[in-house]
Amino acid sequence: MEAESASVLVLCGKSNVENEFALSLKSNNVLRFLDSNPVSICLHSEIRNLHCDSEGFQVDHYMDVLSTSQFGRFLMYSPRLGSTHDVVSHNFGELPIGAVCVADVQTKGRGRSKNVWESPKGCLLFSFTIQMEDGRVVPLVQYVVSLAVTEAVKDICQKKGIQHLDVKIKWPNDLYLDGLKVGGILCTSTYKSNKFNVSAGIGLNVSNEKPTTCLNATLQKLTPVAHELQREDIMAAFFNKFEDLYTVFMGQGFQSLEPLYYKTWLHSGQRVIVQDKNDNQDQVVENVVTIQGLTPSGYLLAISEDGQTCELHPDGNSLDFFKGLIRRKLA
Ligand SMILES: O=C(O)CCCC[C@@H]1SC[C@@H]2NC(=O)N[C@@H]21
Repeated sequence: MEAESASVLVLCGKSNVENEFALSLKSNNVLRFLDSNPVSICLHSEIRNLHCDSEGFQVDHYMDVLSTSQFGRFLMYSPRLGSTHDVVSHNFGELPIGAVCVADVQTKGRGRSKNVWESPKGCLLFSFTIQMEDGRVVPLVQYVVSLAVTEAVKDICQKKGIQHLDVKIKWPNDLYLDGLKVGGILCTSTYKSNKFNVSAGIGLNVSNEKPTTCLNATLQKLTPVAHELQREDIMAAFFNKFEDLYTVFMGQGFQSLEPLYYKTWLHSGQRVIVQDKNDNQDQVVENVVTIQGLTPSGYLLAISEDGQTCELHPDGNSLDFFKGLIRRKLA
């Protein structure tokens, strides 16, 4: 078996505050990794002048575009890593809130429901930390993350003056373009010292046409002049948007974001089949309901043909959330 070389993790901050933190994290050597190969840590300032891979993530460019006050300011970058999600979730307590880990390639990319996330070159692969106190809104933060991705892509297209790429949200956490999945969000959380530690991971096919399609392939078909979106611009625009949307979400609730969310998702007015038990509870019958929006707990709100509102839950068995939906009647 061919031995793989050690991974490198480069630490970098937007300002002196985060760069001093990077130095202490390196000196204290407290980061833990699940990777089978050793991970060696260095500071971006130590390698800045060395020959760098022009295809690797451009840390300086990312920091230049980033304009947040908390999210994305402390960065860990690796050309090749098991999973950015593992780095963030296993080291949550050692990292500042908003810390991000980004990789060019992942060898153990994680998707939802224990799926694998294919993570070739060209895919934007990152995870970051959020901390929340109110458990009732934790299930909704994943929707704020999805919205920040779609808004970031819109914003970049607008700034470049090019045709808007219409990335849509397929509930709960998929990003679709031209009818194909181009991205996904994975949010996991743990509870410690009265706080919810949320790790949010984003995979977005920027220039990798496999396994489905990517943003740049669609852009090439839409625009006469060649334009390419860069991962660094998208990640910085993501955090710039996320910070604003998250402030609204925490201050005013998800309702304030609903008009934008419903404009961006694929489901308003969608008719879906739900499986109900008959009156004797011994047979499953299928009924049609129409999706109206989200319930306060983040499930689908639907209305049946007899006007009854209900909350739709996935049955947990199907990969496609819209198959095997189970409904809970709402008063
Ligand atoms: O659609 C899904 O199933 C969610 C996919 C999330 C993938 C991202 S890629 C960056 C981060 N690291 C991982 O291992 N997974 C998430």
